Order: sequence, then C-alpha cells, then structure tokens
Amino acid sequence: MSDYVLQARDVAIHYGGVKAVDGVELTLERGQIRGLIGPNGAGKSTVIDAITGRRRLTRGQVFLRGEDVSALGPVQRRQRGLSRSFQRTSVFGQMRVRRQVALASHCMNPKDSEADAQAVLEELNLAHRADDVAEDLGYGEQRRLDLALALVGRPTVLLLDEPMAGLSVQESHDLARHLKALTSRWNVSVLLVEHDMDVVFGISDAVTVFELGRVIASGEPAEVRANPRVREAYLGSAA
Ligand SMILES: Nc1ncnc2c1ncn2[C@@H]1O[C@H](COP(=O)(O)OP(=O)(O)OP(=O)(O)O)[C@@H](O)[C@H]1O
Repeated sequence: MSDYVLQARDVAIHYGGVKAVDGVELTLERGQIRGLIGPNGAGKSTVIDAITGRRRLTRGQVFLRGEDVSALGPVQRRQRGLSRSFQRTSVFGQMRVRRQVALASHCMNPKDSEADAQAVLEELNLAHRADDVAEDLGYGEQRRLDLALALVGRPTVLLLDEPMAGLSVQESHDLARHLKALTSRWNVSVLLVEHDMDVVFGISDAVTVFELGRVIASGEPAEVRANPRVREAYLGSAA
C-alpha cells in the first residue's frame, strides 16, 4: 500500500480522436501542494475532472488513500474526502455566508455542521462576514467563500482549478498564504492548477508540467524550473 493520499495511474481521457489526456501519472503526499502547469489546452482541467469523477476515464485508475475510486461518481469521491473548487466562483449570491457554508457542511456531516462551518469561516478569515449575503462580499472574499465550500467536512485532498483567476496581486498573495497554512493546520493535500507562476513556484512542494495531454516534467519546483524542455515548451524567457 502506498503512502500517497492521491494517485493517478496511466490516466487517459479521449474525446473521439482527441487525446485530451493520455498516460498521466500523478501522486500527492499528505500535506503536499502539487502545482499543475502547462499551456492552454494542455489537459490540466481534464485531469482534475478525471480525478473527481466528472469525466469517465478512457483508461487508467485513480486511488484515494490507497482505495481504487475509479468506478465511483463525484459525490461518492467527495464523501471519501476528495473535494474541488471550480474556475468560476460557485457561491449563491442572495444567501448569507454562514448559511451556505453550514448547508454545504450539512451534506457532509449533518451532526456537526454549525461547528464545522464556523471553523472553516475562521480559518479563511470570513467569520466577520458570516451574516452578510455573499453578493455583498468583495471578489477576493467570494473566492475564499468558494474555498470554504470546498473545505467543509475536512477533505483529505483539495483540487483547485485556477483559484487566483481575477484576483489582484495582494488578494492572490493572501489566498496563497491561506492555502499554505491549510496544508499544515488541516493536513489537507492540494492539487493546484494555476497560471500565476509566482504563486505556483512560491507555494508548491512539487510541480507537474503538461503539454498536449501528457506530463513532460515533474519534480521539485527548482528542478522543474531548470528543466530545458519546460523552459522551451512553456516558461520561455520568463523562467
Ligand atoms: N468536451 C470536450 N470535447 C472535446 N475536446 C475537449 C473537451 N474538453 C476538452 N477538450 C480538449 O481537451 C484538451 C485539454 O483541455 P483542458 O481544458 O483540459 O486544458 P487545460 O490545460 O485545462 O487548458 P486551460 O489552461 O485553457 O484551462 C483541449 O485540446 C480541449 O480542446
């Protein structure tokens, strides 16, 4: 049995003749942040969809804490501790912040949803906005609320698809700090798809690079940044 909280083995998703993802190997250790980077259309979101069960695998397997979850749907995987947030914020504008976090928590853990919601709101510095309706929050706070909804029920693994999109430099910095703190305080492991290279290389313990649906490099951030193929394919002169 492996020590990985998450493992993707030889994962492929094909749309007819389009090999959106092919032969992908990916691991995540407890408390680790792994950044997934690559050009537009490289297959990052498709890999996230494959892991959450939103897309059916053409080939391969997904393991969560050693259990093969490949045949399970998204809700069953969420119940087992695999959570995600989306590229677009998924909050309900008219509902109060505490209410929607508690409702999300109730689906995971009906006995203790109020306490769970309060802990999540405090962790993400949203407790002072708990009685406001979501649409009155600033954009950065709304993204944190989106993260809060993904964090209820204390997931083991968090999959984040471009959580920094649309945020200011300061808001990105704050969210990155929250993410880093979460991994140690809540023992959450994070798979992070993100185009902001400063964030990815700043907070990731490991980075995987995609190109045309395949992994072209994987390792510690400094090692990946120095990889000639990565520099040529993606980072260019900015590396
Ligand atoms: N439903 C679909 N049907 C056919 N092709 C698809 C479908 N969804 C994605 N693709 C193709 O799969 C490939 C991978 O797309 P994907 O969205 O996973 O890339 P990405 O790396 O997440 O890109 P971005 O950074 O722009 O979000 C692309 O060539 C895309 O056109």
